[in-house]
Amino acid sequence: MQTLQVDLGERSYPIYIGAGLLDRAECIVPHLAGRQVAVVTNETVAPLYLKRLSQTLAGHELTPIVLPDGEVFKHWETLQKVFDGLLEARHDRRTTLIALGGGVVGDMAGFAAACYQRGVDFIQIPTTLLSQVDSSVGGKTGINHPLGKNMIGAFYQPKAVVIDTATLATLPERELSAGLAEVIKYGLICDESFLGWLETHMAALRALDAAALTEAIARSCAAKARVVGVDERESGVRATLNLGHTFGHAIETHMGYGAWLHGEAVAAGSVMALEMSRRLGWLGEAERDRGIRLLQHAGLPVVPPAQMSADDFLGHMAVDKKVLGGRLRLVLLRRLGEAVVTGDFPHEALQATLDTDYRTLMEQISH
Ligand SMILES: NC(=O)c1ccc[n+]([C@@H]2O[C@H](COP(=O)([O-])OP(=O)(O)OC[C@H]3O[C@@H](n4cnc5c(N)ncnc54)[C@H](O)[C@@H]3O)[C@@H](O)[C@H]2O)c1
Ligand SMILES: O=C(O)C(=O)C[C@@H](O)[C@H](O)[C@H](O)COP(=O)(O)O
Ligand SMILES: [Zn+2]
Repeated sequence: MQTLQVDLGERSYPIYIGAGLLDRAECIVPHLAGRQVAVVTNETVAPLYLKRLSQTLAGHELTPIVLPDGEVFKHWETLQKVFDGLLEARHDRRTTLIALGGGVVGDMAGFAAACYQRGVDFIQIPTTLLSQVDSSVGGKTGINHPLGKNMIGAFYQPKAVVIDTATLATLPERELSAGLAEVIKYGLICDESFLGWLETHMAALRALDAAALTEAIARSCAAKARVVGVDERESGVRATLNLGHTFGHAIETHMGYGAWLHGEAVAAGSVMALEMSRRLGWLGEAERDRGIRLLQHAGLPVVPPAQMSADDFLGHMAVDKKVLGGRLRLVLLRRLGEAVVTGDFPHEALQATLDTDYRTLMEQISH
């Protein structure tokens, strides 16, 4: 088992990474506030892993709260089911919520923990690659609004993140690829050497090679912990973790939550950010294409949805959380491995990025 740390003063917490941690009481029990525990999970993950977690927590008063599965359920009514479950089982302020599942469960359980009786403890046990490398760390919690992704939420840190890498054995291939989009993101924004490592280990990662997955998860969590440790509430550098997300969130919202997986939308959005960075003269064609090829090798979509016009994108992007005083800010790449957050670009560069024929671009790249 490896242990990393998110350093946030009195809100610091460990990230445990290893195979079989669901069975390791010593990673979970010391972080419980009391005897009451509510496990928030969903109808897909519960049959796979809830029994094992319950055995690990034997002796505790445990309430399972099983939510419907899917991004389309990341909203108020599902959150209400969490509060119903907590109140019906008389959970008090010393209860601990455990999020057992992917990023949807983690974001909602974390937000519920931030709100229930004005705040109770919570622990993240992420079971998708995406949630193990990104969403379980850093304390962004919340739900979607029909007009915008993650628009209602809170910064609320967990007490611990327990990553059982063995849970990835049951993850569908499409979901594994979605997680790789966020892994590649760290290479693009802050670690060019990680990009090189990913290029040589992509096949191993997709074949679920345990050593490769553990290294990718640990490097990703370390990168995220570093950024969150210096900018918990996204007043600066944390926004670089949003590479590809302004375009990607527009895709998710426009297409209907769940039609494109979050990681898939981030992949296509990252291609758009790579292209815009090239248009601004910050990346050369070869660097742009290197990023695109890596996303392709991860099994991700690299062409935005054909039915979305430039105006569709602009409409959704206008409500992005990085908009300040009506000015859109984007995460772009100065070079591979170095991101900037900037609103200082000519509108024509954005317009041309949105007007680009990505299908034709991919044909050119593959020849
Ligand atoms: N808070 C953050 O910092 C942050 C960061 C990135 C993404 N997110 C959010 O995370 C969400 C995406 O998370 P996700 O990609 O984990 O999607 P998800 O939570 O929808 O999980 C993907 C699918 O895999 C299933 N699943 C989970 N674990 C499994 C396992 N071990 N075996 C088999 N099936 C399993 C789920 O039931 C679901 O059907 C989005 O809502 C996104 O906005 C949040
Ligand atoms: O932790 C962060 O900060 C991120 O931006 C990580 C993203 O991968 C994640 O999708 C996050 O939920 C996006 O946040 P938002 O504030 O743009 O909704
Ligand atoms: Zn994301």
